[in-house]
Amino acid sequence: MNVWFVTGTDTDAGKTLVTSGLLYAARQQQLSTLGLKPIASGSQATPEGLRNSDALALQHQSVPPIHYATVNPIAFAPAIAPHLAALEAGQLLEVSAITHLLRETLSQTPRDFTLIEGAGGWRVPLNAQEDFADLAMALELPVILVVGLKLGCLNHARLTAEAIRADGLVLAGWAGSVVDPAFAANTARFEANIAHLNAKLAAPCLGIVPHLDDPDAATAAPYLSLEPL
Ligand SMILES: Nc1ncnc2c1ncn2[C@@H]1O[C@H](COP(=O)(O)OP(=O)(O)OP(=O)(O)O)[C@@H](O)[C@H]1O
Ligand SMILES: C[C@H](N)[C@H](N)CCCCCC(=O)O
Ligand SMILES: [Mg+2]
Repeated sequence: MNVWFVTGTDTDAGKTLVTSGLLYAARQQQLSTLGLKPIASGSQATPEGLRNSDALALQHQSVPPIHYATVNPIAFAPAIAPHLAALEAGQLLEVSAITHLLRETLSQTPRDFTLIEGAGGWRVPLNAQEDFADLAMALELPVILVVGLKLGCLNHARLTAEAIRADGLVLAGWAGSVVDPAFAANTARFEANIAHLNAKLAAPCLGIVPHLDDPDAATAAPYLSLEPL
């Protein structure tokens, strides 16, 4: 297996930072890479069409290069829940159609290391019946959980890990990203929180990204490792 689904404890948990950092680390090992953001809300209009910053970051870490539309086939302008953005655009997001699209991409673009980033967290809806979780389940992908390290993350991380396993998928690993520097200000407390996550998530830790002044794939990569996957 060389494809993983990346979810998070929430929106703004650091999924894109960790995903692009892992892809960067893979590239440093001379692996071919692919980062996909199949559904993106929060996109800017450009002469080429809608562009989403997560998808652009993942496209940038995909080597050999790949077309934007392959990385992000479904884009909406408003930065809102994707099922509502779809509704406003007169579209219906369906797991079966998205699964078909992704299977095609994965078979036509085989890479050593592929990451598919969701949007928000595990139970973010795609439509009234289906969630991003259903997409990961349909594709039978192992899951990487990105924990946005801030007060409240222990509960969010444990609930998400429980949900992933209850849905029958493998939690292949987790990574932390210090989204709130105050959470890491006291080293002993921070380490106790990380120890709790390690104990309770019971999956390998791919790394802890500290709060970075200039967060991007290159600055996050040194804190991340693909090896446990
Ligand atoms: N370790 C960190 N240090 C500094 N800034 C961070 C860190 N982790 C995340 N951020 C910043 O927090 C914001 C949210 O991170 P990111 O875009 O990776 O979240 P996400 O989980 O991908 O959200 P979405 O659900 O919108 O895809 C970004 O501006 C990012 O640069
Ligand atoms: C626009 C934002 N950055 C994300 N792409 C979408 C987050 C959806 C969250 C939905 C929810 O859980 O309430
Ligand atoms: Mg993101």
